[in-house]
Amino acid sequence: MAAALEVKGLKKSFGDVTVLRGVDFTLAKGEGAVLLGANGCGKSTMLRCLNRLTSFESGTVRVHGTDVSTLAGAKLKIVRRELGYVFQQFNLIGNVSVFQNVLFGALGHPGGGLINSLSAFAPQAERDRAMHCLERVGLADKAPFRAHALSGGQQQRVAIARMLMQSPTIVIADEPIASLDPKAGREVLELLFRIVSEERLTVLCTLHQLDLAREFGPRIIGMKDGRVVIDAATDSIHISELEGLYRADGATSAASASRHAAE
Ligand SMILES: Nc1ncnc2c1ncn2[C@@H]1O[C@H](COP(=O)(O)OP(=O)(O)OP(=O)(O)O)[C@@H](O)[C@H]1O
Repeated sequence: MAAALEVKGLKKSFGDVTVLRGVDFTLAKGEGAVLLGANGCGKSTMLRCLNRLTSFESGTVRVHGTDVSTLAGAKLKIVRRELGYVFQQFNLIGNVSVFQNVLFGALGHPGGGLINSLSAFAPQAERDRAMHCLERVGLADKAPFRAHALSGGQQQRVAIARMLMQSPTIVIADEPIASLDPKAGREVLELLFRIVSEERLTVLCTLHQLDLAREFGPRIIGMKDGRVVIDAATDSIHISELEGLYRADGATSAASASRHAAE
């Protein structure tokens, strides 16, 4: 069976600045990993390459076996549906209802164009699905509220509900708790990892907190200077190896360099 996500030799530059220098990793269906790395090492750029939000120069990204690098139009749209993103900034529309924000998650669905994603016109089945997604994140009672009336933690939960509305098979969470206080952040992570586990989704989640990464990620992928330098089961990685990701000395620790979960 094809991996959910397979990234090989991914390279990306912005002008003269090379950001990704050959990123390699694979995630099996239903597998979860936390992605770590210092500011600017290329995590967000890499995550945006996965569904071609950002183009890349060379390498391959396969989503359930389909190489996204050459796709365009309807075929790219189909693959994009498989990847549900959650960002640090919740990207909700603040002055419309929570319910409407979740319905917008169906925009990329077959038959889910703009009109069918508006609460006044959406088919009952889609409306029911949106309420179900809100129930999954414990916010059904907030459906009629404007999104900006909610706390940061609640807004991120709405963003998770919107992502679920898309029915993705792979969840990409890019620093989903970076804007939240520690308590709200932990609650959001617990919710996110519980849902991906219950729905048997594949998840790749960037974090900056090593303790949370070790607690939530069964596997850790560590990037440094545009490459994957750690890729192993969390239990097998010493904290000093993770700390090495954030040292500017170029050292990741000899023990961790190029370790791979599959080895
Ligand atoms: N659109 C862009 N144009 C030019 N340079 C960019 C662009 N996007 C990212 N970069 C540069 O690419 C590098 C990697 O950025 P990226 O956001 O991928 O890092 P990151 O590991 O996600 O960092 P952080 O942890 O701070 O989010 C940085 O030097 C950044 O300035």
